[in-house]
Amino acid sequence: MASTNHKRPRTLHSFFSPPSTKKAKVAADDQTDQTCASGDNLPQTAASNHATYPFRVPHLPQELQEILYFSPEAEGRTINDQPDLDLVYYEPYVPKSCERKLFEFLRHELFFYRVSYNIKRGPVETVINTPRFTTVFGVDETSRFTSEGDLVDAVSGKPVPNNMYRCRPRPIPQCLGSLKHLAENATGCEWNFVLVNYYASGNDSITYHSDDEKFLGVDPAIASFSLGAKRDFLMKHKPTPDAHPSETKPMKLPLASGDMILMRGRTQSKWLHSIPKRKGGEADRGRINITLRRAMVKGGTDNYYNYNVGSGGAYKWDEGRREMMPWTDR
Ligand SMILES: O=C(O)CCC(=O)C(=O)O
Ligand SMILES: [Fe+2]
Repeated sequence: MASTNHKRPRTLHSFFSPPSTKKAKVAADDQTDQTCASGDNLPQTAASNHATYPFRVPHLPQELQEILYFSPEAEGRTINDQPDLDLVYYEPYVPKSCERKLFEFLRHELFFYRVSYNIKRGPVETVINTPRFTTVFGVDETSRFTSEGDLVDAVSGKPVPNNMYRCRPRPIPQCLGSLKHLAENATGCEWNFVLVNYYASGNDSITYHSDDEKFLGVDPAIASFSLGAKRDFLMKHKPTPDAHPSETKPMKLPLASGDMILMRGRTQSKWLHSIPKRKGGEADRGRINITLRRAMVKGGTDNYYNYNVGSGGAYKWDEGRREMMPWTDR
C-alpha cells in the first residue's frame, strides 16, 4: 500500500488564530439565531436556526471546537494500490479525546428523516424504504445563502424564485459547517453539501452504489466521516467487460469512530461501496456517517433533498428511550 502524508503543516500563526481563510463562507453557512436569553431570562446556548429547520441546532460546544481544531489526529494514508482506486484514509481524523462526545452531540441535536420513495421499473412501481436515518444541508454552486438565511443567485446576488428548488434548501448549521471548514483546510477540497446518515442498528445499511452523479462533476472528491459504532465499509470494482477481466480485489475497511476516508479520482466512477447489515456486535450502539460533497448544479440540490429529507416528518433522538422518535412541535 502506497503511503503519502496528507497533513498540512500548522504554522504558529494558524495555531493562534481561529481558522479564518473561508470566514465569509462559514458565516453564510451559519444562519445563527444568537439570542442568548429566553423569555424566563435563562441563558440559552447559541444555535443555528432557519425557517426550514424543524428546530434549532446548537453550536458545537466550545470544548469540542477547541479539540477539533487539532484534527486530523492522524496523517492521511493514501490507498491507491489497485486500478482506479484513490483513497486517503485518516485513522482517525477526529481526535480520540472528543470522538464520542461529537457522536453523542450530533445524534442528540440534529433532526433526521426516514425517507421512502417510489421507483418505477417498466410498469411496476415499488416503494423503497431507505434503511437508515438521513438528513442533508447545503445548496449547489449556482446559489448561496446570505447571512440572513435568504437564498440568492451565486453570481447576481438576486433572490432565487421560491419555486426554483423542489424542496427549500437548508443552510449548513454551525456544528457541521465547522467540521466541513476544518476538513477543507486539511485537504484543499471545497464542498457545499453535508449529508448525514444515522445507522441505528446492524439492520440499517446502504447497498452497493457509487456517488458519481453528473451533478458532482468529473472525479468528485468526497470526504466521509465515521462516528460511533464500528461498521465495515466494503468496496469492489464495478464490473468490467468480459474481454478485460478485472484484476482488482474487493476491500473491507473496518471504519472506527473518528475515521475519515477521502474518496477521489476515479474511485466513484469505477468502484462501488456499501455498509452491509450486521448481526450483533457493536452496530446496535448506532453509527453516524457524514459525507461532504460538492454539487455543481440545481439537479444535485433537488436530488439530495428528495432522497435525504423527503416529504415525511422529522425524527429526534430521545435520550430516555435511547432511540429516534418522530418529532412533534410541542
Ligand atoms: O456510511 C458510510 O460510511 C457510507 C455512506 C455512503 O456511502 C453514502 O451516503 O453515500
Ligand atoms: Fe456513498
